[in-house]
Amino acid sequence: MSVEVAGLTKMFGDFAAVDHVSFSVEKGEIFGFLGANGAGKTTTIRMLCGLLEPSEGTGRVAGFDINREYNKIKNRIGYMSQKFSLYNDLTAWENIEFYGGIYGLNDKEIKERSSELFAIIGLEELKDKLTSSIPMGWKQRLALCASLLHDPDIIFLDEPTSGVDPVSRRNFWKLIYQLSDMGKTVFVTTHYMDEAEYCHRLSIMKQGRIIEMDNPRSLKEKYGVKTMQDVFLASVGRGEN
Ligand SMILES: Nc1ncnc2c1ncn2[C@@H]1O[C@H](COP(=O)(O)OP(=O)(O)OP(=O)(O)O)[C@@H](O)[C@H]1O
Repeated sequence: MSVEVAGLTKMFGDFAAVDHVSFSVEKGEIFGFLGANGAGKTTTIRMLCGLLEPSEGTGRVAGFDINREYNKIKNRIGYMSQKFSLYNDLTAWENIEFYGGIYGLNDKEIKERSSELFAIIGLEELKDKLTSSIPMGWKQRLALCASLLHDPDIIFLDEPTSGVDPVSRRNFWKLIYQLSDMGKTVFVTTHYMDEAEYCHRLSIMKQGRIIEMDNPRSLKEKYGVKTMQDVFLASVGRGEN
């Protein structure tokens, strides 16, 4: 298992942002993490990445204990959020050098690793372009590349495709499949329900709890609907009208 948590909880004062959540994700799996705004997805991801201390619960990420070995987890995971932080006044290559340095890679390692990644992600021609001049869809690929430099086992993608056109989103998903084929575990949140269909397995969160977890086909069968959009509306909207 890449990720395994039991009873994971985060309290902010009296408010349970994440309320006794349990799940596991296998190596190489593309696991979609869905939920309405404020359901607790980002808070869960921050605990899994070792960035936020759980109030309660146990778990392991990339083999390390989330309560005791969170510093080791950080070296084995990649994280890319919708607000990815690339420096616009650096070139694509300078951003890669910068992030490689943050991950503790030396110059030789950055060159080797980035040329592998550029070949997969297709960034070679944009290397010397100023990041501010690169189209949004390619910036996202560059951010993905930066988050993969240290060859992590698990990659957390928090709404990675928000704000890009459908073609760029589809191409980004091709990359996600490639990563999964390479044995990387992909943990992804999205508000696009067409993207939810691409995940191997999904969980749906509501008010801090996981209310559904299965593969897209089984979830659609369970609700007797044809799309994940309808599953989402039926499950998250249940009891609210
Ligand atoms: N540091 C904090 N202090 C207090 N409340 C917080 C804090 N961080 C998050 N919350 C609250 O916890 C709840 C869950 O937030 P979270 O960001 O995890 O949701 P989300 O599912 O990621 O939402 P979105 O889809 O909008 O990103 C929200 O009600 C949010 O306001």
